[in-house]
Amino acid sequence: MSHSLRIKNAKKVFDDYVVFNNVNYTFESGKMYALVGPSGGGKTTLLNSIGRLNDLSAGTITLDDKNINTINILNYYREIIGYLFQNYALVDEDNVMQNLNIVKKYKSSQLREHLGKFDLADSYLKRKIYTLSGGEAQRVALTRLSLQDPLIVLADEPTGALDNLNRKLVLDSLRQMANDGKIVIIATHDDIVKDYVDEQVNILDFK
Ligand SMILES: Nc1ncnc2c1ncn2[C@@H]1O[C@H](COP(=O)(O)OP(=O)(O)OP(=O)(O)O)[C@@H](O)[C@H]1O
Repeated sequence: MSHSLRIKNAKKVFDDYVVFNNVNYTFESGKMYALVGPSGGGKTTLLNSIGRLNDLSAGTITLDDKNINTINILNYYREIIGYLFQNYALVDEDNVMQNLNIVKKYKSSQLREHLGKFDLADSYLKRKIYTLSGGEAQRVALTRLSLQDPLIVLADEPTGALDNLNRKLVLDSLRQMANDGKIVIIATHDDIVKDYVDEQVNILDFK
């Protein structure tokens, strides 16, 4: 089933500073998008409006014509939205298994299968996050995303702290998620991302 995420007349103001105005754009499933523009331009803010981490000042965001604010928030985070961050958003003091299986709903065979997709051996399950390299940590975050299997993936500078090999692995994985039918939106300064995406959306076009 295909899905569309539609931003209509979206505006965001902090105090009296207009971050963006009149954003009108439709994201489609099966496609990968780069959200580009200058530092401070509002990429993270727009991503977080889609992720319901902040509210729009005006306008609406709909998923298949349903206002996202009317969707049960737990379902929204369980089934619809998956995040990938530059700083991984893992719990450092916990091991990989604990990070992947917070509510203990996956079998260990599932954990191993998904880890393998990101070149991580079973032995990583017992490793504390603080012992991992940045590339390994981001691959654990990708494993978590793959287990979650959301409709929409929001990635905020996911390659910002990575070497070339891991950048490629992360972008190949996100490309695969789009090919599998997800909507993938990447806020980024990384020029290489444009080689992977279907569309580039420049936040400056909405100033
Ligand atoms: N909670 C907040 N309160 C006030 N201003 C904010 C808040 N969050 C963001 N801003 C401001 O909104 C503007 C847009 O920030 P945002 O982080 O969305 O930009 P960005 O395009 O993602 O930048 P970068 O590429 O540097 O990550 C910035 O000027 C920022 O200072």
